[in-house]
Amino acid sequence: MAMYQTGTIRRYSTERSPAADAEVEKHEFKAETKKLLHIVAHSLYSQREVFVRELISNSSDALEKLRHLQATSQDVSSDAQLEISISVDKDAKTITFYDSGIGMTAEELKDNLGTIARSGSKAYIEKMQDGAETKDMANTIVGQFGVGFYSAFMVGDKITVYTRSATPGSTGYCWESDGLGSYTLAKAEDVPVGTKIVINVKDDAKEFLEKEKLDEIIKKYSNFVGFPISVNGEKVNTVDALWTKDKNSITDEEHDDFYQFVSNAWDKPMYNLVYKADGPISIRSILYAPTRNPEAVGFERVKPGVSLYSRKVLIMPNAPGLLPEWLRFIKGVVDSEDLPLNLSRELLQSGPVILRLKSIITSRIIKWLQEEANRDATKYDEFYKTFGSFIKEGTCQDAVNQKEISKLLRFETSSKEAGQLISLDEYVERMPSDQEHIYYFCTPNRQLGSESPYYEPFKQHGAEVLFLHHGLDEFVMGRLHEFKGKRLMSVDSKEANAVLEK
Ligand SMILES: Nc1nc(Cl)c2cnn(Cc3ccc(Br)cc3F)c2n1
Repeated sequence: MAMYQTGTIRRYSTERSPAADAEVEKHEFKAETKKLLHIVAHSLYSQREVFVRELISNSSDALEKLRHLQATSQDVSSDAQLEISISVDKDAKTITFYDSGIGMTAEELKDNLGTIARSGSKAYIEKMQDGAETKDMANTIVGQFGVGFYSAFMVGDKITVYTRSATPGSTGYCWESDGLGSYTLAKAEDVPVGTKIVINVKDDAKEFLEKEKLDEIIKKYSNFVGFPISVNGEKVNTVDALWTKDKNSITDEEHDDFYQFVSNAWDKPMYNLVYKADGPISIRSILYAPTRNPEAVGFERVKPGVSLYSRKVLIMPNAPGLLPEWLRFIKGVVDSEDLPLNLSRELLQSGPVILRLKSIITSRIIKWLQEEANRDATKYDEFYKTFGSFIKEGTCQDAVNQKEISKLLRFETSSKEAGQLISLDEYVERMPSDQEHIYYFCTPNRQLGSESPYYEPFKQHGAEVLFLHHGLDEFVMGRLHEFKGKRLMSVDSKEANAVLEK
């Protein structure tokens, strides 16, 4: 059989039904494409479910393109409802994805496949060929070169695509392949504008013929896609991507519902931050400080509470490395279109985009908490009583942000009632101008502290002393060392008395 290196087309009539006497073209995949198909169809095997995310993302992009054309009143021949409808036929063992999006022309059908081989994935393929093939590289290929479609060959042994472009006067096409070496392409009648992908499911992928399984995968990865997704006629994606809405239009109830959805928690958020930035990196985010701290009641360490999305599609639930450890109690969503859809775990921890994102969002969270503390000190004290241990952890661990984090610390003090807290700013504000140090005393409780001989001379002197009662406090003061140029000094240190006698 002649190998069609240049993609020339052999035309032959088919024995199929007379209606199909339209010419069926048989195409060989280019060599690179074949290799790539093999890699994608086998390397992502452990995460086979992502084929649902990939096909839905393609559909969402296609719908977005059509919506844009319609919005700019360009000449398109479709006013159908913009939707993604998935149907499962257990008897026929098929899963069908239909979207009323912009659809494909014959050139695009061929190009979109050919692009893969041309668009620089060659380097990946060569690297992979010599066994360097890793899940992450396959992940990178799937997302980056638009070959998400190919991931369908992980679960299908034959895929048929019916598509018609929204460009007026376009004809419908039928593309079919087993994903191994070649595909056929023929004109097709009665194809609505958009794309329909029929997957003949492999015997070892029967689990995906269960509606419940598909619903679960869609809720996990594609719950916030901006178009209705239905499975067997039932709408599955129910929650709006709240972070894309104008912050002033979001009600408290919407925040409460969204918080509970994304954090899988039952309490209400104490604080919320809707933060958008278009600077070096595009950021659309909603962050929440909970009311309850699950770590306080001895449950295991909480997972990082913020999930990472790219254009409303989940790429990393509870993204490790997105925020520093001490902010693991913060819940919410960060969406950045500058992130490739296929972020792998390694890329997440060390990629430059992620490090930049982490730095921007961490500083913004610290500023947000400082603002909340200034807005309502009583409410902040309540927050601090629940989450103060995280702020102390941050003061010890996060050297870059330590100065700003330390403004969030709160302490009991000799000049206020038990239980009343002050900030270091407040202490420094009312310090006598000739006092060089901030005095503190680590003592199991206030009673013991105020009766201690260590505290006595300071009491006589009328110097304010911070009372610290937690094991971590000693360490925090050691790591902080000074605040606004004033050294932190423990009253039971030897130099403390020397200072006082002066
Ligand atoms: N749903 C949808 N809609 C549109 Cl407009 C496009 C454009 N490319 N793709 C990916 C793709 C590429 C080649 C083949 Br064959 C099938 C396929 F799904 C799309 N998918």
